[in-house]
Amino acid sequence: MSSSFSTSKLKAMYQLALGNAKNLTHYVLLDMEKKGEVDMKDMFGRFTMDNIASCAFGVNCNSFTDPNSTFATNAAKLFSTERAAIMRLINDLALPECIKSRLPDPLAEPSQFFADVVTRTIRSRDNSTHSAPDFLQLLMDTKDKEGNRVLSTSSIISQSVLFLFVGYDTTASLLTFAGYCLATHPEVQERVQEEVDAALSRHGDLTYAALQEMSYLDRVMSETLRLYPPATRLERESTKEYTLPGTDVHLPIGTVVQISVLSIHRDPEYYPDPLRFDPDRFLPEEKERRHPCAYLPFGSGPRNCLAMRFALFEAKVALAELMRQMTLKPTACTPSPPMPLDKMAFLLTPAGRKMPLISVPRSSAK
Ligand code: HEM
Repeated sequence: MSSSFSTSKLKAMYQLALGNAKNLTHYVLLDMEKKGEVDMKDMFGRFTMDNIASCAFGVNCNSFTDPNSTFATNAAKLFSTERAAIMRLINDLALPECIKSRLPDPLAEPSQFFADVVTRTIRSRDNSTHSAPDFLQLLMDTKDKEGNRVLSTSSIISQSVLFLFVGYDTTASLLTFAGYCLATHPEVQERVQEEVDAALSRHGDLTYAALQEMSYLDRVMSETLRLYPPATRLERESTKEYTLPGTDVHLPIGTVVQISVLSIHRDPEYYPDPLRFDPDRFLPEEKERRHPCAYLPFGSGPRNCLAMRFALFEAKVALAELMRQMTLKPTACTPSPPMPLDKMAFLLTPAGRKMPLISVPRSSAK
């Protein structure tokens, strides 16, 4: 599966992501005109939903024009449910019908919706020569030596739903906090805009190659993920007896260990003055000085985030396109950094669950 996120696959998805980023910019400016401020959490949520819909399901979701589209409504039903139930849903989708039909399924409606979307798309693509640059196609094109499809339709459905579940809120959270950090650090935002403008002058447009040159924007995203990691903790289970070095803390087999990513990321031992937003902490020489496990937004080891490259890529497209067209500013009510957090949310969420900001069109927009 990790090959689904290779450079060539990301390049193929570039136009999908760029189209969704252009929509985002258009609707942010429109909302600003209407309301005098924009809830960027909502806007980034719509962008991420559209992008997952097009990249994972081959569906045009249009959540900017139609927030109540059937795709968005069914996705909302999934997200309003307990995490454990969702994980069960993903497993259930791969189970044979005779077992599945005996299980009570509170998520029958959304699960059937996504199963239908994927099944219909597979069928229509099977009956045509049309090939799309999305995950669904990649899953369909995974073949054995004899040229037979490796994944069954139910496996493809469960993979697509998994991508939606783990890829939507996380990327939207990164973008929301990045928007906040840019708005509250005008000197950083200006530097990003200069970098975007310079890349545009060299490449003529926001191409995949232009995006690759934006190293400062990379650092801004890394620093955002340090201060505001969407997944604030990781879990592991010990598979052998272990005593924590230098302590008498003994972990028997089967112990569930929780790792607080947020605490590590805000530990002054690794990041002096930890609440200060400073993208240059991620200059190559600074990164080299730190322990690799001092930075864990995408986890670590063999079970780390499968789609890290895709997540950073889509977030970068969205931010570069926004910075090309506008400047973000705090409203009178935007809290000073660091952003207060919602203590009840499963993934890192701003207190109040909104991120109202002001967007000012750039007179120099290229
Ligand atoms: C900024 C956005 C994202 C963040 C911060 C993030 C973070 C994470 C984290 C912390 C894990 C657990 C890693 C571990 O336990 O070591 C994970 C797993 C995973 N993520 Fe992401 N993720 C993001 C976006 C995405 C997207 C967009 C997708 C799919 C399109 C995705 C697919 C997955 C999958 C499939 C796993 C499970 C891997 C496994 O269990 O082997 N993630 N992610």
